[in-house]
Amino acid sequence: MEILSGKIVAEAVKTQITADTILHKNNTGITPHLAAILIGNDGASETYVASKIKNCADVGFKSTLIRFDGDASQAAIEAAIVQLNNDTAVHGILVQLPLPKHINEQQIINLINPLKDVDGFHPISIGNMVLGNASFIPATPYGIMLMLKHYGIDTVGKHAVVIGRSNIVGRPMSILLSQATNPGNCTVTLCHSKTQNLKAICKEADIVIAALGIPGFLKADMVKEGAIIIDVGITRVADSSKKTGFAIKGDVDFDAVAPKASFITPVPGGVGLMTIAALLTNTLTAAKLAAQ
Ligand SMILES: NC(=O)C1=CN([C@@H]2O[C@H](COP(=O)(O)OP(=O)(O)OC[C@H]3O[C@@H](n4cnc5c(N)ncnc54)[C@H](OP(=O)(O)O)[C@@H]3O)[C@@H](O)[C@H]2O)C=CC1
Ligand SMILES: Nc1nc(=O)c2c([nH]1)NC[C@@H]1CN(c3ccc(C(=O)N[C@@H](CCC(=O)O)C(=O)O)cc3)C=[N+]21
Repeated sequence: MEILSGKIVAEAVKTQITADTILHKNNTGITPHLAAILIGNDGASETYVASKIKNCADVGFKSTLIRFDGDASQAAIEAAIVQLNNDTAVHGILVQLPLPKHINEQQIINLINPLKDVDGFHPISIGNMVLGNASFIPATPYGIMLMLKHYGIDTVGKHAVVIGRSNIVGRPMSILLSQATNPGNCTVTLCHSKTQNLKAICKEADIVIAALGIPGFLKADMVKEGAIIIDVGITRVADSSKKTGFAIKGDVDFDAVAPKASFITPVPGGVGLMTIAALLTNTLTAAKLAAQ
């Protein structure tokens, strides 16, 4: 069993981005700049956005955090997006999800200039991704692809089972793995809460991507010997032994599944760090587009 380390791969990606950013600055005078919009004060979202901002600084990007109270209006958030769309010094715009219930999420995403859509959530980005055109790829599935590539994992012809069909993780993951790319060329099964015989389907998988948000869901008796296990889940679980009062748990029962796996990602230290590395990659791409 080999651990797929998000720490190692994200560091490698960040080292490359840092070098490319220096070149880009020298050649164009442009410093990549990510603007993040955070609405409300959900603890986990605060942590992720803080980490994104810190990672921007690590690689030499500028970043701006725009905060709104949890009761902010749709119009106020939309006005902020229009302003960022028009600001030529901003290359990437990210609206941290989930949004409060009274906000129409798709309407917000639709407003982002597709050339600045570093989350890859705009319908134009998703359409281009599905067609295999150049586009911004959603950061979590993109990060997983970067990780598979870094470790040289052969995915050709493999049966990949993706658990979870959300627009930000499961569905784009299933599309990327099905494409005629490397990594890719998988036979993909996309599962969700209505899937029948999930255990039997998972047992057939050469690659399992667990992205459902139920800690410890994937048990040892659900996986084939030698399978590749990618754990996307991030759930805060109360744990009085931790300073913070909680532990971060993945969707995989790691201790039981790891001995059967050929490769497995840990949580924390796996996919989450790759998500941020992929976001930085997309932001540099956006800055390069702006210089054209
Ligand atoms: N590491 C990272 O960078 C990231 C981690 N995450 C984490 O990944 C997890 C998933 O996130 P996200 O995709 O946004 O979650 P969503 O809640 O949007 O989607 C969950 C999906 O899992 C499916 N599902 C729920 N229960 C079951 C079940 N018992 N069996 C099979 N499928 C089930 C749902 O099915 P249905 O469609 O039928 O409801 C849905 O498609 C969360 O823990 C989240 O925190 C998310 C983004 C980034
Ligand atoms: N518009 C938008 N874009 C996103 O990309 C987005 C989002 N909204 N909403 C929420 C999810 C979640 N997400 C994570 C990012 C980093 C870690 C991460 O850094 N995890 C570390 C640390 C975990 C911790 O200690 O909390 C790890 O796994 O090691 C996790 C999860 C991005 N998301």
